[in-house]
Amino acid sequence: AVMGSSTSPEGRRADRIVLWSRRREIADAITLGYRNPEYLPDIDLPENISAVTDIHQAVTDAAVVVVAVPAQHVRETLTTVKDSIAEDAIVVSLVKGLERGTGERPSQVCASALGVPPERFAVVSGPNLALEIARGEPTATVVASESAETAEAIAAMTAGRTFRPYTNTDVVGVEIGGIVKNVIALAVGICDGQGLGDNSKASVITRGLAETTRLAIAVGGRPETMAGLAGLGDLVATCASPLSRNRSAGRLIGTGMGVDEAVASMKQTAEGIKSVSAVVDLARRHDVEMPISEAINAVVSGRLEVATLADLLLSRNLKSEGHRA
Ligand SMILES: NC(=O)C1=CN([C@@H]2O[C@H](COP(=O)(O)OP(=O)(O)OC[C@H]3O[C@@H](n4cnc5c(N)ncnc54)[C@H](O)[C@@H]3O)[C@@H](O)[C@H]2O)C=CC1
Ligand SMILES: O=C(CO)COP(=O)(O)O
Repeated sequence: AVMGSSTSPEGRRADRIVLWSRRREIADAITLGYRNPEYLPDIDLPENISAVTDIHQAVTDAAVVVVAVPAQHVRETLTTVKDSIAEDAIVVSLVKGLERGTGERPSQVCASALGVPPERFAVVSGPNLALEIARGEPTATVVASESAETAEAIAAMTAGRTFRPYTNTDVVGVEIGGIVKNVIALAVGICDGQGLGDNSKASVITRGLAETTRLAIAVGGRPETMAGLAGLGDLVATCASPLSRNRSAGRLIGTGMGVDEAVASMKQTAEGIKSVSAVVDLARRHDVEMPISEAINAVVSGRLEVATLADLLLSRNLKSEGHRA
């Protein structure tokens, strides 16, 4: 969804949240019954939430606009709505994918599609499986903005008994963590699908974090961000959780299902499948070695059999664990 949110008189919490839904029946169920029968059938939504099918109506007068559409559709979605967003609105991205063709991160797509300056942009990312949050299970997250003030405002607005945001100014690192962990979760899912055990999965997770960190540093992120919630935290949650679409898609592929069939069997987006080619393009442009992402890209594009994945990764030249190039 793209959602607009106006703030309360004291300016801290959202007093009204308006979701954009493309389907009328879902918008009505949310507004009239506080339920999303399609995605969160068992969750009572708060009564300050409503949904509309007109995206302009959702964002007009919103103090904060939250972008949560799949990465490949952010540009077209925001371009249509650009003129309805207030000049001083803060734009928040929850998107964990890289745009194919341009290689742009969601922050860059938001900047070019909306002309939003960095001080009015924030990204929220971390170990944040949507269903667990909706169930009120405790989690922490990262709110990153180049403006510490903007990050603090969004953190204050979203903090609650079960949701603990930490602020950060490393937008690049936070975005790269969220993007690449989906690719690594596909790899872990493939291991699972092939019946491999926890040593294999822990090795993929750890070396996955190493290649994520190399890419983050190369494009201007900070290594310590990768050890935090938006790096290691999200990677662990996604690779461990049966709720993860990326891990689930990997698992299907690992059991021999074709990639297209795996995608078709899921009603939600597995961003890793959509983004992996853009991730390896970006890495190559910056001379960053990302063997796991390269292998997953080869699987997704049909150039590599999943059964040969483990051999391929383990037969590479031996190197020191600290290797960064
Ligand atoms: N679901 C989760 O647990 C989390 C998801 N995210 C990220 O949030 C983003 C959205 O993810 P989800 O909501 O889970 O995915 P989703 O696949 O459910 O898509 C979100 C919404 O976008 C709509 N959509 C699909 N194609 C569209 C198009 N062409 N134009 C406009 N809208 C379109 C869908 O109808 C859906 O309502 C992704 O980048 C994901 O990585 C981040 C944190 C947690
Ligand atoms: O980003 C997520 C958890 O932080 C959701 O992961 P999936 O997209 O794999 O479901």
